Amino acid sequence: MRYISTRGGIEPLAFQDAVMMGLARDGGLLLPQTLPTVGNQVVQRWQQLHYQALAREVLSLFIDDIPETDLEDLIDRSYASFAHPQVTPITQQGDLYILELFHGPTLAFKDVALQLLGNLFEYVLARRGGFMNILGATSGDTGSAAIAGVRGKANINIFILHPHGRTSPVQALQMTTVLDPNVFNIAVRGTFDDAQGIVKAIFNDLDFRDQYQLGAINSINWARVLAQVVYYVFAYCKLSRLGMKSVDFSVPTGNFGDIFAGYIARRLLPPGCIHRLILATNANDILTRFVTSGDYSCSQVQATFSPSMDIQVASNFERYLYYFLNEDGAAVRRSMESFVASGRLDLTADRQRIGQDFSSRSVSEEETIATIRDFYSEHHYLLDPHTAVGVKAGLELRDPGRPVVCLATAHPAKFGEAVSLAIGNEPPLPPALAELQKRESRCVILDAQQDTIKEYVAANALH
Ligand SMILES: Cc1ncc(COP(=O)(O)O)c(C=O)c1O
Ligand SMILES: N[C@@H](CCOP(=O)(O)O)C(=O)O
Repeated sequence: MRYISTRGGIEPLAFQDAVMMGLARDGGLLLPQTLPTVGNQVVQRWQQLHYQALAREVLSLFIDDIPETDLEDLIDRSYASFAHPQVTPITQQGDLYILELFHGPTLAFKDVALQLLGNLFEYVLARRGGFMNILGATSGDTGSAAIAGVRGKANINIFILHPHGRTSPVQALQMTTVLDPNVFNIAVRGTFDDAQGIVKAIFNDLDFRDQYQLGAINSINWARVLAQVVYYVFAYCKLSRLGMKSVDFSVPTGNFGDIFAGYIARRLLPPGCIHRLILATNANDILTRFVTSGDYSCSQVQATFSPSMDIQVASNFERYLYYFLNEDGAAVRRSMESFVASGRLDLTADRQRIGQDFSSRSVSEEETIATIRDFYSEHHYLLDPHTAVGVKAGLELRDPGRPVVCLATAHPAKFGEAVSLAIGNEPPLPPALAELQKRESRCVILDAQQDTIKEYVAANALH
């Protein structure tokens, strides 16, 4: 399997090179040259597998430059840190299925990919030699999961930008209380979009990128998306084993990474297995406007109870656009350049095609809190506010008779304030979070300026 850029400007790459490159050097995003598909017989075999074994099968369809036994070892070590034996278990609550993705070390779905990515970086560096400086942006969860994936690893430094004061207090502490010498937290005076824009701009400075051997942990890195494909397939296999042959997934969405993994899973499995992807947004509804009207236009970002989804410019949208524009790299480049210039893409004429892949709903702040409250009183099951956005959209947009799997993307204890508003008290903190407030923390606060961030990275980078 080789990897190409959405903008058509690079020679095809092997998987390990794609992982190390992160953002394609022509400014696009990396994708497999062809998308693998499997038939019903394979699905029947996969229905019998536990998570790690299924991960091996799915990943091997996309990776051919890591020997099988090494891949197996990487996967086993990555998921040994999960608290649940099934890694991503499904529970049934009423007539919804909840896919719990928060049993990893930092209690959010990001651990599923970032435990693996940290081990992949270490694996490649051990074989090729050298060092890397990871540069990433987070609205809250990617940062702590990435730090947990690489803290203390040799020849890797990690620089994580988060929007100052805009994550939940627990999310900030999960990052800033990690004092390993290879970890650098930067709170930027700005929004997540500012931080993500700076990270991408720095990656596009190829001299700086090469000098410091920058590595990406955001979902611009294909390995992030790939690892997330596995849990869609896992969930589908579990439900289809119980006789459910066609299911929908409802996905709380910000950067379009998680739902794009669902899109790849949908194309991997036989037609109809994943019927539709329900794209759930909070008040930052650019993606809902895109799905419902074809209008992809930026507006001002708003702070919400689901802060990790307070995003306007969704990184992985470009990957979907690549398929939407019939894999025409030049057309993607033109569209993205026009989007950067005008803040808008007009796909209103193609609205119906978009509707074949996704349905979408934006969920208000009041609805988010009411969903946490109602779900708790009906099922005694506590949703975090991001999951609540997905559950509300799933309940509203489901088809009669078709099962809906809602992705539970974070543990509710990470967002105590929203939960407390909904049910009157904060959830008990799991052991991983209980001690955080007492710990020493370390973080610099910097302006959201590319040069300021570059200077800080250069002063602290491995070289
Ligand atoms: C808890 C939580 N839910 C949902 C999302 C949205 O996921 P994505 O950005 O992949 O769309 C995020 C952030 O990415 C998150 O941290
Ligand atoms: N919600 C994310 C934003 C970054 O998204 P990513 O999936 O591209 O890393 C976060 O928690 O940081």
